[in-house]
Amino acid sequence: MRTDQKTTAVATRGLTKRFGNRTAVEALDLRVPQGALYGFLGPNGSGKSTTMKMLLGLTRPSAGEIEVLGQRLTPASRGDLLPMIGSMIEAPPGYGHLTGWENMTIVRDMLGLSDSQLDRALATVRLRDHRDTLVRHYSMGMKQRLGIAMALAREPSLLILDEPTNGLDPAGIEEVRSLLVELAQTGVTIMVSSHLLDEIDRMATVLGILSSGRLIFQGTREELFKRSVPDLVIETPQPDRARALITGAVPGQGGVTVSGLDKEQTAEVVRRLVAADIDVYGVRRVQQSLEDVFMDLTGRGGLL
Ligand SMILES: Nc1ncnc2c1ncn2[C@@H]1O[C@H](COP(=O)(O)OP(=O)(O)OP(=O)(O)O)[C@@H](O)[C@H]1O
Repeated sequence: MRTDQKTTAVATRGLTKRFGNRTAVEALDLRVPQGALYGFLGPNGSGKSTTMKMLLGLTRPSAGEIEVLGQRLTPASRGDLLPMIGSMIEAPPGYGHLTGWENMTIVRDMLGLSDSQLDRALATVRLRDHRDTLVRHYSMGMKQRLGIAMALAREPSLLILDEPTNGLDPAGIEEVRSLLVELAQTGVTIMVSSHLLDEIDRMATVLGILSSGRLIFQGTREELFKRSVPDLVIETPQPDRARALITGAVPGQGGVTVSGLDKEQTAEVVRRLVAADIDVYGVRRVQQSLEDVFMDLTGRGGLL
């Protein structure tokens, strides 16, 4: 595998991780374009953390290749690559008995950074005013932001964040979201995971969806939306009789709803209802939401 560093920040081929005889991640071909805000989605346990750990060299793949920032990730190259990658995996890393600033100095000393780099990172996550507060007095959102600042201080080319909005209230989620959008605009490639589509889909430029360890979709939000099947809504005062005549119809929206019908099938359904003397007040199509598409994909767990 040889990808262009200018266009691809992370690429994997056949990336696989087995724990004993259980396969947690199977044959992933990820492509995270340079400068992308890549939303890595999947239900709990689908393998997001395991994948991110492999990208950071924290867990060894059972099979497959990883290329990060144009270099093959190996135990030997990891030392060169890590200073260019900021990450936050699982819980935010700060020590509660230290202040925000003291936590930042740990990263400074480990990576040989300057105080001004720490200060800039704290300013970016809007924690400068709280730098001297003990982290145990921070809110969950502040802890997450400190974790992001610790990842940012090195001015990374690539930021890998595992569920940075976990445990946050809607305002906290919005804050992290706008922070990531701002960062992406400065040219940092960001890979961010979530199990909730609506936390991520609007900000992400590319989405990768995992289900049971497999990548079942990778592409833009628009491409994902193309997978949606419009529902047909039939308004009728006799939904029970209508359901008996239409396979797959469910009650709702002032009548019944049925999905996946093409034009001819729709015409046939309407003919059948009229022939059975069922009143039809209206027939319309409703686009499936992106959330529905996501649930369909991950719920079914099948490959596209
Ligand atoms: N060290 C390990 N040993 C054995 N099994 C593991 C280990 N780490 C992860 N797994 C299993 O691998 C699968 C994927 O886990 P992973 O944590 O990567 O999923 P996830 O998508 O990040 O979910 P979550 O959001 O819940 O962390 C799970 O079934 C998990 O139980």
